[in-house]
Amino acid sequence: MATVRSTGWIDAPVNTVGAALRHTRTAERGLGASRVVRGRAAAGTGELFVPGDEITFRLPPAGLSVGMRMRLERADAQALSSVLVQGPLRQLRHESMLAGTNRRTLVTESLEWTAPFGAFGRLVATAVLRRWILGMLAQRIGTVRALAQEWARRPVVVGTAIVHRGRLLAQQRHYPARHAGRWELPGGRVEPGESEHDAVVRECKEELDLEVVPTGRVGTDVPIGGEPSAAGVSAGGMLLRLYTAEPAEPSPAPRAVEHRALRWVDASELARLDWLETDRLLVHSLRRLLHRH
Ligand SMILES: Nc1nc2c([nH]c(=O)n2[C@H]2C[C@H](O)[C@@H](COP(=O)(O)OP(=O)(O)OP(=O)(O)O)O2)c(=O)[nH]1
Repeated sequence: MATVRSTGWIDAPVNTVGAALRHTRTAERGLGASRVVRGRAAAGTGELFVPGDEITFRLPPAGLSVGMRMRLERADAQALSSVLVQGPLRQLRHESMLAGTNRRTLVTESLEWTAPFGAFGRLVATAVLRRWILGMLAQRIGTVRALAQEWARRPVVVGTAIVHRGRLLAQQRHYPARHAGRWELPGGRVEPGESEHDAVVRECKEELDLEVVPTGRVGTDVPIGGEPSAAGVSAGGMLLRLYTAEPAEPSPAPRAVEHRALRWVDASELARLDWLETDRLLVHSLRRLLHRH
């Protein structure tokens, strides 16, 4: 098996870098001039990839234009990975591993493949592919850096994944008109000078009349809105960041203070709710969270 690895530091939190790795622009820029076609696993999931999505592209090195199809297996704040489902290699796996802090993130990109036709095939594949892959990975890290560093400057909206007895608390909006009837997680904008933890606690009190204790984070961040600028990088907008939290009381009784309805949902019901588009991108991470409880 052949491996090519490339690393880079990015001045943005690990959850934000995870979001940038999922952006369709990252795949498209990384693959350079080759035509990229997306197959979406879920409707309404916008510009971030979700597990199950497929990318079809052509390998561009001179004299070797072959079609490849990769399927995304994982997309969270620790790793993004995809595997070959169709193409001329016996096996191909792409992984982006993330490690870091609230400020800086180390991205380690790796591609592992097994070529057909024994030693000869290995030699040809390595000679042709290695240089192209290194260039592709460097481009990819550059795109991720530009997106993540811009998103890291955005105002944060916290969302809260409150889990109790294996179920997640979702709430249905009744305003504004374009969001009415759709489901989201408790939360809202972090106020100036407020910590994200404090915002989680305040919003849950305001919206649900419920005391919660934040316990960690889940999923990647998700950009909300933002206009594309001349440089092709979006500007403005906000960043949704999910926290996990537990009710402070053993028998929580949340009330829909500002919302139309509340519902405790289990893992099998998650995908069926009509989530806001940003939240739909986090359903796979919320499902994993529920399976862990
Ligand atoms: N609270 C919350 N907002 C979300 C989620 N997903 C999502 O796209 N958003 C968007 C909707 C809004 O544009 C923005 C947050 O606004 P908001 O109305 O909930 O909170 P806010 O504190 O800014 O406003 P408000 O409570 O004073 O009305 O983030 C989510 O899961 N929870």
